[in-house]
Amino acid sequence: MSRPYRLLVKNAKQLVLICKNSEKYLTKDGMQNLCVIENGSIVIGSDGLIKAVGPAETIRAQYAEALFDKVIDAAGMCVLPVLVSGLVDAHTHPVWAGDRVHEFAMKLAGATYMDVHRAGGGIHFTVEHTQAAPASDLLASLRSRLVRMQRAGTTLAECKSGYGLELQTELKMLEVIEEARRSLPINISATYCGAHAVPKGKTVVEATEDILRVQLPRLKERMSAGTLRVDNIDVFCEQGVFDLSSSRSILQAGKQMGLNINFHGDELHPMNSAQMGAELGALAISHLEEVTDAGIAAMAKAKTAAVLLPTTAYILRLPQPRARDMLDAGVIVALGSDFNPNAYCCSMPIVMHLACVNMRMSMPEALAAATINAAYALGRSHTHGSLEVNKHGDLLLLNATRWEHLIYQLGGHQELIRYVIIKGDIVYDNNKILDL
Ligand SMILES: N=CN[C@@H](CCC(=O)O)C(=O)O
Ligand SMILES: [Zn+2]
Repeated sequence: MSRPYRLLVKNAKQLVLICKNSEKYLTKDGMQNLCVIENGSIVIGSDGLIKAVGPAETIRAQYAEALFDKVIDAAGMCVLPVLVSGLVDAHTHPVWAGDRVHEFAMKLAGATYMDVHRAGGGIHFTVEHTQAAPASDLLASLRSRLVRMQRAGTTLAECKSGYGLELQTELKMLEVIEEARRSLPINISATYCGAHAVPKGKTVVEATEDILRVQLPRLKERMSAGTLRVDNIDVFCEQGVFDLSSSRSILQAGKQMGLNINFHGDELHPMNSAQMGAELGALAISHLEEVTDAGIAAMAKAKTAAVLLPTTAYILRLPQPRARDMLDAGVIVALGSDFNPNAYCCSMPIVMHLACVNMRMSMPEALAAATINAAYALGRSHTHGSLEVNKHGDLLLLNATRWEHLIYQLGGHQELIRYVIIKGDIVYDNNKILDL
């Protein structure tokens, strides 16, 4: 006898699929018209993949004889709930020791991000603490941060290294990410970000040489041996950090190793990072507060996703990324929390809210940016980012009659999210806090 299906969720008031024609990403018009089924059901197989999704009546007729490990009947709940595709966080720095709450106070008092960085704080402060921390401590804090993201609806998160800046600590961080990937249900896309800052006492040229001659070759060995899985390569391309030419050589070397180019660009100064990334075939560029019109046009043409980070612009009081101009130009706009010791936010619902209010995105645009387009930025939109047959059964069940409440209720996700489901397993039940 065939194995039962893992999960049936039936009679949801709304089922927010995002898209339904295997789109790899959505741009302006597509983002405005998300695929939503009124009164829908979804079936997830024993392999964790979606087997069927559609109107409740159709699914009922097709699966009348089927067996399920678990059935959630939305009709039996006091508020008829909504099902939404799991959220994707396209940019996080979740592995570190030592918080920077003292720097938050300095910034509130007027110091800029680069003032703190040049004075030896910022990334350098976190590097010192992360280098000294045992891997077990880093793993414990990473686990609790990922669980926190998961409770806020994130089912796939990008996770960067970048607080080592030398081989041993960068490897330690990537190993911790690998262990989290193996032991937690949340999906992870791992990013090597050894060029996150120029280590104290080194020049940019020396730091670049170390990455090209020491760090990347060792990483390649570990990836070939199957002991580390790394998906993306990142650089902080910024005035006073990695300039355009060193960024280019590091990103190119990563690409030759099979990594997706996905880097920090045009954040504090216009660096022409967008043009350079588009030319290199970057899958994504993050920040872009200072992107130029030419950079926007180049990204649209190259299908390089713009990962916008509303928390950073908000906390650092930067100019808002030009989301509307990017959308109008046909850029694939995605969102990320940028969780890091500077921007301590694990919640994609809050990120979407900020994107709507501060960057003037509509709610459907923000949800598309936090699902299918964020998955595209990570090279995962064939398996994640929408509720379509054969994709992962990653979804949220909301105690709300319309999906827009997830964005509208600022900071309300804790009460709104009833279940987080990954590959058909309930990994978070708001009524029965599971110890993950
Ligand atoms: N801008 C560079 N990197 C991070 C900040 C990292 C940190 O300050 O620790 C960012 O994306 O915002
Ligand atoms: Zn970042």
